[in-house]
Amino acid sequence: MPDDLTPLWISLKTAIAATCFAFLLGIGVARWMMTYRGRARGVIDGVLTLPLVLPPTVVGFFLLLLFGKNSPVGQFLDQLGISIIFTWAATVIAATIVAFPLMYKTTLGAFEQVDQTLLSSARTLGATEWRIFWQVLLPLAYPGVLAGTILAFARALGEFGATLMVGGSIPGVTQTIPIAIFFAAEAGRMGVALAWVLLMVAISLVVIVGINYGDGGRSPLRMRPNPLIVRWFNWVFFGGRNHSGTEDTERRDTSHSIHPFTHSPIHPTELRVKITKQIPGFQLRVKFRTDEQPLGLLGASGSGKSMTLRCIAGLETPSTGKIVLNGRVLFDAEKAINVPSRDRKVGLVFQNYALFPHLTVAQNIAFGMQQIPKPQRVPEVMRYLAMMHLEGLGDRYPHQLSGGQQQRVALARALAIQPDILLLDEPLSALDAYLRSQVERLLIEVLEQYRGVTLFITHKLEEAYRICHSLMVLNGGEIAAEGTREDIFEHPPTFQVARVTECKNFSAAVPIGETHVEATDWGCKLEVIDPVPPDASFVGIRAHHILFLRGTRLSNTFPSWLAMISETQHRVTLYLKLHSPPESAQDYHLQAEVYREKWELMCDRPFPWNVRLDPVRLIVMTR
Ligand SMILES: Nc1ncnc2c1ncn2[C@@H]1O[C@H](COP(=O)(O)OP(=O)(O)OP(=O)(O)O)[C@@H](O)[C@H]1O
Repeated sequence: MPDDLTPLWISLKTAIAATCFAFLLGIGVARWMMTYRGRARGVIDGVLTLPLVLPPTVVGFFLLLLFGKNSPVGQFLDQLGISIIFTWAATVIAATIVAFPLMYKTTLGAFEQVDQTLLSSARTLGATEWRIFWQVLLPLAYPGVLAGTILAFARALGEFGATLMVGGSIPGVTQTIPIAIFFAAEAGRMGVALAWVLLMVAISLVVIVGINYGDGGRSPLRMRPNPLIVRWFNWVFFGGRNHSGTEDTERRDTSHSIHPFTHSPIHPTELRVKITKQIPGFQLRVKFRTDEQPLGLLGASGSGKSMTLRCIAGLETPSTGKIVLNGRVLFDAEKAINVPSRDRKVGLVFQNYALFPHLTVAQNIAFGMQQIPKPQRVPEVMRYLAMMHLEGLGDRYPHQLSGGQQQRVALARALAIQPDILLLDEPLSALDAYLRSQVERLLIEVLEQYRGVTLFITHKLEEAYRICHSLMVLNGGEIAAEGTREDIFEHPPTFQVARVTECKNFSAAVPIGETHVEATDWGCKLEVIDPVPPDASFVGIRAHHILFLRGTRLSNTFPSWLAMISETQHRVTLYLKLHSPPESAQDYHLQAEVYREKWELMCDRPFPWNVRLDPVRLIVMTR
């Protein structure tokens, strides 16, 4: 057995001190590196990680050069009466430097694993970066941070080479266990060396078991909430009051369940946007204004819908232009105005809900209620729970809710900041058909009461049609069409707009008269109702507008044969070939949609069937 136990004490206090320094430095630097995207990122990361791969003696040599008596730093410290080399401080510095990369790398990895949408969401809910760090980033990354801390501690405890070079082996001062093992073995005291080795193995085992039991590596999304953390967040959000939404449910006055949203009466409700945003491979260029009526944004994937919303929310900075909301300039490139997200009063609802997984439903809703005194937040949260029909779910965590409930919480949380504008980014798309129609009805109800601007992104025309009075179609980052929903639906100006608005039948077209075109893909001449523009290049018709007639007297009536059918519960899609029988199932010109009842009446009729492309229904488009 060793007769002197000071190496144990020195090792422990060195490792603890080094872990503390590595912890603070590692977290701080990782947070900075998380957002730093400069060119030097790779170099900086390499330098910060270097002590992990360098032999410890190399690190020790650099420290000797840095703190040695002949170095500028050493001479400066000498003048202050401070000596580093061969002191306990030197062992701590050496241990900190070798432990730091483990802390930094593990923490950076944990930070980068946190869903960026959650951080964006916190920004739009009015949180400062400091608050986001403490209340969102750190709690979500804590298993990784904890693992980094334990690894850093283990590395500091086992440090040998660098410590020996700058701290030496001074018994009772700088001699740590690894150094004691080396010198005991060198002196042939194998029993003493073995005792230290066993002690190191025991401590290391405790550390490894600590990682396994300390939630290291477990997802914070599904972990069992620690009661202390739950109480801490309740205190942070509510001053410790009950907010579950269970007891007050009975007493709730349902007549006030929808909040009468209001905003400043001085300015009319209006959003004016004229911006460009240039990113590699894509340019957004939009100019539009909208008011209290919900505006639906449609467009193919990658057309710039979300980018437009993110620019309005302040999560992206436009390259040029101006955004004015209710008379308040949110962004003006010329005047260098760029109101931070947290001050824009923007309620942003994401497709994936972006609920904070470590906070309860009530805490999620209260997250943006910073302007409300803590005691008043409880009744406010209750009101939003009731408004969204979420009574009794206040204490649940997001993963304990159905998709529809989660989306209602997301909506409640966005509304709870009393936003001047609601930005809904495909809020219903992750829900199944039943939940979607439930949430959609609730959304329509809420939007009828809401007095701010609403932008609603969706890929479903029918959804946009039910929720929004006006539509805007984006194509390749530019506005391809805007107007009332009826106008966009009935007169899509371009092929792209018609396609986005779910028109399925197109043919290349050549104008052949004031009200006639030749549909070259369909092999026929067509009469249309409106004057044909000279640059018309497509003609189209919606699938449910195709008519089946007994006679051929009316214009635009052609013989057709059935190539194949595709059935749903209520409707049947007929794939039709014009003028001659099809050669294969894929040989067709048109898709016509009919109700099942009609299909059952017509399916036995002999071919050819007479289809009519009603001039009133034909859409003539430019490219
Ligand atoms: N952070 C980013 N970095 C680089 N390119 C991006 C970034 N975000 C979006 N883009 C690009 O910008 C374009 C517009 O993206 P945006 O997300 O606005 O499309 P969208 O119309 O919302 O599509 P979807 O319907 O699929 O969500 C796309 O080409 C996309 O690849």
